[in-house]
Amino acid sequence: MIELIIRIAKRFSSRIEYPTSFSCLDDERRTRHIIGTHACTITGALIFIPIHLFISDLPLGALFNIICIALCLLSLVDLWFRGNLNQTLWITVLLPSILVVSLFWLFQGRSQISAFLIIPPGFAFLLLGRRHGTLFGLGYGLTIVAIVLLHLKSWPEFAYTPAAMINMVGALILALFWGFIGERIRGETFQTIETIAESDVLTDSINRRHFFEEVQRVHKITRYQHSSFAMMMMDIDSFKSINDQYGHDMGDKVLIELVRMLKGQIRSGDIIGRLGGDEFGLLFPNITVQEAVGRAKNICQQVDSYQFISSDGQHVPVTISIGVAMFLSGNPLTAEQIYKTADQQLYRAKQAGKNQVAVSDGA
Ligand SMILES: Nc1nc2c(ncn2[C@@H]2O[C@H](COP(=O)(O)OP(=O)(O)OP(=O)(O)O)[C@@H](O)[C@H]2O)c(=O)[nH]1
Repeated sequence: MIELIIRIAKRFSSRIEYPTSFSCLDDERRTRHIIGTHACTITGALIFIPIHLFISDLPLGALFNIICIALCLLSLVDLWFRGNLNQTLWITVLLPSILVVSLFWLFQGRSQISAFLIIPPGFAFLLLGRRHGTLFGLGYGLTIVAIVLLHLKSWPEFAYTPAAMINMVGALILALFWGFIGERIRGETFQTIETIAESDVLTDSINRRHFFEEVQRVHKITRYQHSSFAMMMMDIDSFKSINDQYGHDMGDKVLIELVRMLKGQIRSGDIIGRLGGDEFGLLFPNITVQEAVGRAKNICQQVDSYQFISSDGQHVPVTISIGVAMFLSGNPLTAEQIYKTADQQLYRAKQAGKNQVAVSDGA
């Protein structure tokens, strides 16, 4: 039955895949949100069972809450065993909708049960996205209009009973809850997209754009704290010949392993970014000139002695050159000038024969 409902709903909705905030999250987070949603729905239903029984005097309402709990549990069991997230999403939207509409059909406006009608479209837009949510909303809205038209003459008048007030407040709390969850999902999605936009896919370090944002940030903080920082530009020597001799895949492997090695050496707060090709930027906040030069030389030696092994077991010799620029307390240099200085020093290191460190005179 559930399968049939899902199939019908999918057929009537668009075939075009439309990304939503929710669909942009990874499966683990989506699963967490679905479980959280069901847990909250079950809690709400549990709270409303005694309300319907003892305050509203609507035993049928209590029964619907019990059915709602059972369906939520069924949906979670289904997710657990089959792991089909998309199907669970549709179930999460369709089952409460059927439940709420049935209640509305049975009670019409009694005890302001209709206040709960606002919940399913919230589910739909959040979990299914704008396109599917709109289509769902249209079908849902038409069903409600049809029910109202059918009962128009016998529609009960608004009664200010405690049950009506509780139902309205309950629906309002649920709507607020959905707003909160929706905002959280949007926030998480934004964070995910931001991480993707800021990282280098191959080496998993930050990319050029984000590295320069970090340079600006560190520069600003260092000036404020009257401290110092080092910026280094690092480039693999004759990387083209590594690619030519051992293949592009080996070149990629060198880039990946180099970053992994560097990440193992840097302190927390130090930053490494891939600026493009075989060029990397390193930022070392709160560091003296001697320390910076020592670390740059150390990195050069480490790379030189590291065993990069090709797929056929050959040792691939890799060396790097580093240009160092310092920002010292009271220094008038801008972030751009520091970057430029580090770049000039890198050029100097290359010109001087590669596999070495060059430091700016002002450092
Ligand atoms: N394998 C691999 N190669 C890349 C990637 N990006 C750029 N390259 C190659 O990196 C090489 C960079 O070479 P160059 O910057 O010209 O200089 P080089 O050979 O390193 O020589 P020097 O910088 O003078 O030491 C080029 O051959 C690019 O094709 C990548 O993501 N993977």
